[in-house]
Amino acid sequence: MATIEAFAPAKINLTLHVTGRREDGFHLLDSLVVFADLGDRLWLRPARQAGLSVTGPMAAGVPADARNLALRAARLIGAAVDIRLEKTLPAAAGIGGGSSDAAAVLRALRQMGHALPDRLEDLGADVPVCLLARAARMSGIGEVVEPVEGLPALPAVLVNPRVAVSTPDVFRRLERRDNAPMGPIPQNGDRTAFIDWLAAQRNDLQPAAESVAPVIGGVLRGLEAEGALLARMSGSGATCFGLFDTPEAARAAAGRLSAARPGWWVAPTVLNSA
Ligand SMILES: C[C@@](CO)(OP(=O)(O)O)[C@H](O)COP(=O)(O)OP(=O)(O)OC[C@H]1O[C@@H](n2ccc(N)nc2=O)[C@H](O)[C@@H]1O
Ligand SMILES: Nc1ncnc2c1ncn2[C@@H]1O[C@H](COP(=O)(O)OP(=O)(O)O)[C@@H](O)[C@H]1O
Repeated sequence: MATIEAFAPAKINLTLHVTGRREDGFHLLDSLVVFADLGDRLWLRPARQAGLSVTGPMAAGVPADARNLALRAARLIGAAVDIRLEKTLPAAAGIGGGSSDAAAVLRALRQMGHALPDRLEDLGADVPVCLLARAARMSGIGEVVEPVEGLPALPAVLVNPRVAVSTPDVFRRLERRDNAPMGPIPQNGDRTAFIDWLAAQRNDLQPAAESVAPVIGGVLRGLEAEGALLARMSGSGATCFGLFDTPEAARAAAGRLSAARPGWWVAPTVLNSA
């Protein structure tokens, strides 16, 4: 059988409300998740046993062994495939790189005729939403995923200051775990009204992540100084997104930010463009 190519888009939590904690320590979330038009690429081909190689500009430090979520996804299903993963998304960055890679493998394997198991969150709380890879409201600990229609496409700039942030560390540092859920999501496609609504929502992990990586505050201020209509952190950080009026405005701001901060990963994109 021929090689199958798969795309693993960056996941962005436009909002991330922490509404409680389960007895096992996992947190209850209420999050509006969208996907970017940039991400990792994977190629899968049948082999005698499951295997993985990792290449690309963001490959350094990403495990290529049984810890890698792409390989774990193939092994979970018992699929003998050789996977080539080209990393372009920074790891441990709050944009679900590993989860999106795992989900892309699952989608490719489904296309190859494999059945997927019911419980996917064992691979990671973000895997169910990444399997859908479309705008969705995510709740529970990540296992409840409801598609959301009628959101506008959002020109954006993603910025990661190249500081890895550990997700469990951030959850451990939370001061409050019983915050209010999101309000009703406006779904009439009006960008201005939607961004106004977003501004009234939160990422409850942001203060805890800033205590791990204070540079996040500088990233948010940098995006605002470049004209972002709204700047916020995604997931457990440290990647932040800034929303702009047009793709041209996003590209221009990204150019200025990367010139000013050559050490940062800066990427213009359109969120929710699918
Ligand atoms: C915070 C979020 C928001 O979308 O994104 P990222 O920052 O990872 O991108 C996710 O919930 C992360 O999902 P994922 O990265 O798959 O997390 P997992 O591997 O399942 O969990 C890593 C650790 O985070 C904590 N965790 C994760 C999810 C959750 N609902 N409650 C938690 O308390 C637990 O300590 C867990 O051991
Ligand atoms: N395919 C993968 N890509 C990136 N990191 C991975 C992958 N598989 C496992 N990991 C491990 O998962 C950790 C979290 O990475 P990632 O999923 O990118 O972050 P986040 O959960 O913040 O979105 C990394 O530090 C890395 O060791």
